[in-house]
Amino acid sequence: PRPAEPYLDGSDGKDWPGYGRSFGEQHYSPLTQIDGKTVGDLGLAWWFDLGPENSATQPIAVDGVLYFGVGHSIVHAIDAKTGKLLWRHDPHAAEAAGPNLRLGWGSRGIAWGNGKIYTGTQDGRLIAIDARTGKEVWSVQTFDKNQPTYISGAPRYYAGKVIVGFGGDMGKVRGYVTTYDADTGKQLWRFYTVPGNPADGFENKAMEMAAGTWSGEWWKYGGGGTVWNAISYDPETDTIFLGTGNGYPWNHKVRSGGKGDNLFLASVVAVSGSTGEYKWHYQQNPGETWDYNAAMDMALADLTIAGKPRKVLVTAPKNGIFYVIDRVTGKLISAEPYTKVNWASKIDLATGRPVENPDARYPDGKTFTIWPSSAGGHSWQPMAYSPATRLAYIPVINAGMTIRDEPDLAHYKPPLDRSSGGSFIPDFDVKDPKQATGALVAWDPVTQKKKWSVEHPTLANGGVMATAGGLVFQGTVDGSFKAYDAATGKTVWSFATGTPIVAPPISYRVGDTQYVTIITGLGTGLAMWAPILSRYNIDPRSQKRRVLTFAIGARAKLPADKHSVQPIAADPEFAPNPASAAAGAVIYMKHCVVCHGFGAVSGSHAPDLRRSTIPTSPEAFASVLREGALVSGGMPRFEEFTDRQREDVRQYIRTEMQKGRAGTR
Ligand SMILES: O=C(O)c1cc(C(=O)O)c2c(n1)C(=O)C(=O)c1cc(C(=O)O)[nH]c1-2
Repeated sequence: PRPAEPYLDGSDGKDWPGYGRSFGEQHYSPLTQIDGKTVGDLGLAWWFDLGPENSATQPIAVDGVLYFGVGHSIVHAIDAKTGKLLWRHDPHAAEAAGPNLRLGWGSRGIAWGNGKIYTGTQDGRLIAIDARTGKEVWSVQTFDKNQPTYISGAPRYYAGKVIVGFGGDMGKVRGYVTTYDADTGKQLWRFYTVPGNPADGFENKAMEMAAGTWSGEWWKYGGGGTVWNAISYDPETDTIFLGTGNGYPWNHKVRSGGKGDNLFLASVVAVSGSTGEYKWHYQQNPGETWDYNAAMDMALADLTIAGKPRKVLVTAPKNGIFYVIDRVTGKLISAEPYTKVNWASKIDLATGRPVENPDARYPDGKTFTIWPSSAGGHSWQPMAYSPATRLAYIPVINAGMTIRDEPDLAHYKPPLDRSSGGSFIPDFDVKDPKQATGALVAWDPVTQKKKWSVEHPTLANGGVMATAGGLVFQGTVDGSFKAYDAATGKTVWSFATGTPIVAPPISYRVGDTQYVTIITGLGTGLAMWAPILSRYNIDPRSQKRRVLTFAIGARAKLPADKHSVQPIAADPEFAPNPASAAAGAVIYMKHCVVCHGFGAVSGSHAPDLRRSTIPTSPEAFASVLREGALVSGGMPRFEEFTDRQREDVRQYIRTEMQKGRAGTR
């Protein structure tokens, strides 16, 4: 028989063995040692220094050991009591990813099950590692490496199986999830989220049904619908819930001739955990066209609504609406905006469909200033749901964006970059933090109303954890890790990390002690917002990325860090060449901006190129772009650039450097 699974919601909270802790993905700890009375005495127990790699990731904890994957899935095991490194497993995923290294930033989380750690990789492997020794047990390739995809999300373990999706809404991709036997890695089932070419036959009845909602030759473009982040599981009914991605190409007119709902894009899809057979779906954005994916975490909760006990699934996806769905039938119970929404006036509860603003679909090719932006009213940073307060705690992004979705397919080629599928302009001054804000919003799923909220100085903040101690924990980009009273939102504890936070915290017990752990450091898609974040210590090289662990009565002190941001590099040989810089700017906006930032002002993920000497030397620049000198650190090769193109990009960066030195930017 299998050992007891600490995943089950009924467990005592000793472990945090999966991304959302329990199968229901509540990001909730049942532990109570740290509560409103004791939290004032919460202090740092130990810290562990990380390198410069992506640290926007959540740890897990089982039997006194903390596990996490940073960078491109470099998994660490650490003694949770002492902070001592036990083992480290590097799958060399950046090197293995080839051109797919251009697409993503690394892992956001891992899974534990029956003595093994499971991690996905940039190159599409799902790897099982012995949790005790750090040795690889099995490894499977989950997608064709010629496909422009990558794994960033946490795999989920359930019932002796492990399920994984992948990301990649920027290219010709058909989304699916695959389930494997957790012991052997043998594939058990695969569920596609969008239909393929009908001429090839359908995999199942659900795909045949879905194909009726598409038009034209969508399969030539892939369709999209990647499951890049959210998966929940209900053991009671053996149901897996998938949060599906947006369409590819973004533009519904290009993808499907402007016709049809395009199932199962932007949907919650319920399938059997044993067989992957379709059960039901609820689509949030029929005919999705704004990168509004439904991939934000889905918490399972038991609520009393209108006097009746209901088993629900709650989710706050990108589109700004908080959905309460009956998780047995898939029927929508209620849906209300949790942030500013202008693409729809409401969700019609009788049909479950949004009443759309017609201007939102780019009539006659017109641009539209849409709220929320394609970054979402809420992104991957998980919300928490507390069964004690019956509130959801959402890390909200308040920002809009002007989008003109390109009507021609040419715009979508080549797909192999993390460039946007549509062209967009932020609906705010990227230097004015007041125009794009973040908040921690406590939301009542029964009344569909805000209970309380805490405003944050910028849009980028951390994932959330709630605890049975009546607390809500969240980190912010200004480098504070705070606990709030779960009922009122009052700040009850704060710790200055000195380093921004986007990852969600966890809590667990070793012996008699309750611990809280958070990983600090920016990462992922936030680089684009660097200009508004630049007041905070975001320079990727001087950020002190760390694992921080707290306990009651602990008194460790972080070293006084010197945030010595490198000056903008000297470039004595620079000579202006506006034509070359303009050509380089076009290439930069297509291939570089998402990691290195608007105007070459970077934060969070990749180095600020203005502060690097590499662009000042043609040889050094070529060694990185053409030869791939920095691949292991996550910088992809751009071997297809001609010498001219490489020089143009270099000229653009050097022009931005010059502006920086002259203080005009
Ligand atoms: O549709 C997809 O496949 C996909 C994947 C990812 C990802 O895996 O990073 C993101 C998105 N979409 C996305 O829409 C998005 O806003 C986003 C933000 C981030 C991030 O790491 O900050 N990833 C992703």
